[in-house]
Parts: sequence; structure tokens; C-alpha cells
Amino acid sequence: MVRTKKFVLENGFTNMPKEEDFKLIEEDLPELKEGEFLAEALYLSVDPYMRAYAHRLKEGKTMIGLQVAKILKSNNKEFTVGKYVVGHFGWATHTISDGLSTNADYPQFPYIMPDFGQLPASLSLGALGPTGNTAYFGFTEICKPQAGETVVITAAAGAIGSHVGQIAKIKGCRVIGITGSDEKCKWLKSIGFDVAINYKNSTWINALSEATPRGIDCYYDNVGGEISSSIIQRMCKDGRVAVCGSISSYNCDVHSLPKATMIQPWIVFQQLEVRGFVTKKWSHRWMEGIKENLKWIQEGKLRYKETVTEGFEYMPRAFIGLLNGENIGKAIVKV
Ligand SMILES: NC(=O)C1=CN([C@@H]2O[C@H](COP(=O)(O)OP(=O)(O)OC[C@H]3O[C@@H](n4cnc5c(N)ncnc54)[C@H](OP(=O)(O)O)[C@@H]3O)[C@@H](O)[C@H]2O)C=CC1
Ligand SMILES: C/C=C/C(C)=O
Repeated sequence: MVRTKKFVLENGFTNMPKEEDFKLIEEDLPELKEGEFLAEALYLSVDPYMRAYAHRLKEGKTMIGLQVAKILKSNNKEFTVGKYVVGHFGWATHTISDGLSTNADYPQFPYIMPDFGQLPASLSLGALGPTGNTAYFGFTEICKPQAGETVVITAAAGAIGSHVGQIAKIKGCRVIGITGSDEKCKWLKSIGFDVAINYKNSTWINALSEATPRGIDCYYDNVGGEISSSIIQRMCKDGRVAVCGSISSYNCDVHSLPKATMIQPWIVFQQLEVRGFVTKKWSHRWMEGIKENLKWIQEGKLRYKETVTEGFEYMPRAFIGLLNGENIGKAIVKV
């Protein structure tokens, strides 16, 4: 008999999630049926979408989330013992799966982790998983960057932002990152960003103007709100905006969303292409993104950083820390 620990949602979130909103419970798992396997989590991901999708979460249900897990027992020919599986198994230490989609709200099939050579399995949650693919497809397909263009990225020191910035450098662009601390700015410069600006400084817009004398060709938007309105007002004609997320709104009730300056005149007169996306759109090309990012990492062109919280019981703390901007690079939890 295997016992799993899991976090269920105790209370629906009001504004910033609190540790009391989660409850850690233990459960015995049943014996495996034909076609099933048992996996033990090694690393779990904490991500902003867990807050953005809060309206879909039900009290008493296991928190949603991706993990990479080791297969301990199996009655499934595709998922054999000893392999690592990447799956949306939620905030749980042990899972029984039949290899099919586990979550109707975020349907995605588990898959066997590709061979990363000596690189850590945790990268399957970040640079060599959804994060890397969100950066790769969202940036290359929507921003369509050209060498010499100016690219601005928000939440630039986070998992996706730092990855996008490095792809932009590979593509020959000039890259400006907007982030929330001087320490993060320093790190962005160390991985090749041309300019890094702390939006918590009251003069950040002046710094952005100085850094973009010709305007902005591509904007990879992770935050939305007033920061994005200020950036979009500096876009060049025919500029492209990839709207990846709007984290500045996630902790607000839908009835009290922050107001931001109107941007439609800039969209019209600069003839901007503004495109939202969800990475699932490129599910059919998933392994292409992973392969490309792996190649860049192996060639030394793409660096990754992880903020690792040790201990499954600290999942809520790691998640709240992410929403508070405590992470640099990808936020993960090591069981
Ligand atoms: N469209 C899609 O398919 C997907 C979209 N996303 C979205 O991408 C974005 C980045 O995600 P990810 O890289 O995983 O997370 P990050 O690693 O970037 O972590 C979130 C960061 O957001 C910043 N932040 C938090 N609150 C605010 C705020 N009010 N204003 C400005 N910045 C804030 C913080 O950094 P700082 O110190 O700089 O403030 C924090 O570290 C999110 O919006 C997420 O929802 C993610 C996955 C898939
Ligand atoms: C699939 C992820 C979506 C967001 C908004 O994070």
C-alpha cells in the first residue's frame, strides 16, 4: 500500500493566496489496475496560472500543477518502471495514472521525459518544458523577431522572460528587460540583456525612453496593466505584441481589476499586431520546442536558473513567493 501526500484547496483565494488556503492531507492509494502506473514526484512546478485559473479550482480538490516523477510500478507498456514522466498530476507526492489526461480543466497527456543527457530532470518543468516552449513559440511565432530589432520583455527575470530575452539575443535583437529589483537587473545583464530596468523605480519610464530612442519593435508581455500600457505607447509602426500573461491582475477580484491607460490609439496608428496565446496551441510541435531549447543550452547560448524550494510541505510558500516576485528564473519545489 502506498500513501500519498497532497495539497487540496481549503478556501478559494481572495487577493493574494495565503498558506491557510491550502490543506495537506494523506491518502492510501489503491492497487494498480491494468494500464496504470504509479509515479513518485521528484520536482513540482509552481506557476502563475495556478492563480489565474483560480476561478476553475474547487474547494476540497487537489491543487493543479505539473510535476516530473519517477515511475515506481507499472502495468502500462508506454510508461515503464524507472522512467521519468512529466504530467499534470497536481500537488501530490504519489500518483496513479493511466497515461491519459488527468485534468479536464487543463487537459494534457503525460509524456516520458526526453533524454537531456547530464542536465537535471527539473528542467522538464522549465527551460525544457512548458516554460521553454511558451518562450520559444510565443516569441518566435508571434513577435517574429528580426536581427537588429528592439525587444522589450516584462517579468524579464522570471522563468519565461529570462528565456525569451536570451532567444532574442540569439536572433540578433537588442533586448531590454523590465523587472522588480536591482538584484534581478544585475542578473539579467549577466545573461546578456542589453538593458535591465527596475519598474519599482519611479523613473523607470525615463530609463525605458532612453533605452529605446527608435521605439520598440517587439513586446513580450507577461504582466499587463499600466506597465504594459506605458510600453505599448513606445511601439514602432508595425510592432508586434505577444500577450503571454497579465500577472499584475491575477490577485485581483474580477470586479476590482486595476485600471490602465487606454492603448487603442497606439494600436491603430502604429498598426500594431497584438496577439494573445496559450502554449497548448503548439502542442503538436511540443518536442520541436524542447529540442531547439536543448540544443541552445548544450551550445552554451541559453542559460537557465532555478529558484528551488526544498520540501513538498512548502508548496504553498513557494507558490506565494512566486506571486510576490521572490523567484529568479523558474520556481520549483524539490520533494
Ligand atoms: N500564455 C501561456 O500559455 C502561458 C502564460 N504564462 C504567463 O507568463 C507570465 C510569466 O510566467 P512565469 O515565467 O512562469 O513566471 P515568473 O517566473 O515570471 O514569475 C512571476 C514574476 O512576475 C512578476 N510579478 C509579480 N507580480 C507582478 C506585478 N504586479 N507586476 C509586474 N510583475 C509582477 C515577479 O517578478 P518581478 O520581481 O519582476 O515583479 C515574479 O517573479 C505569467 O503572466 C504567466 O501567467 C505562463 C505559462 C504559459
Ligand atoms: C497556460 C497558462 C496560462 C497562463 C495565463 O499562465
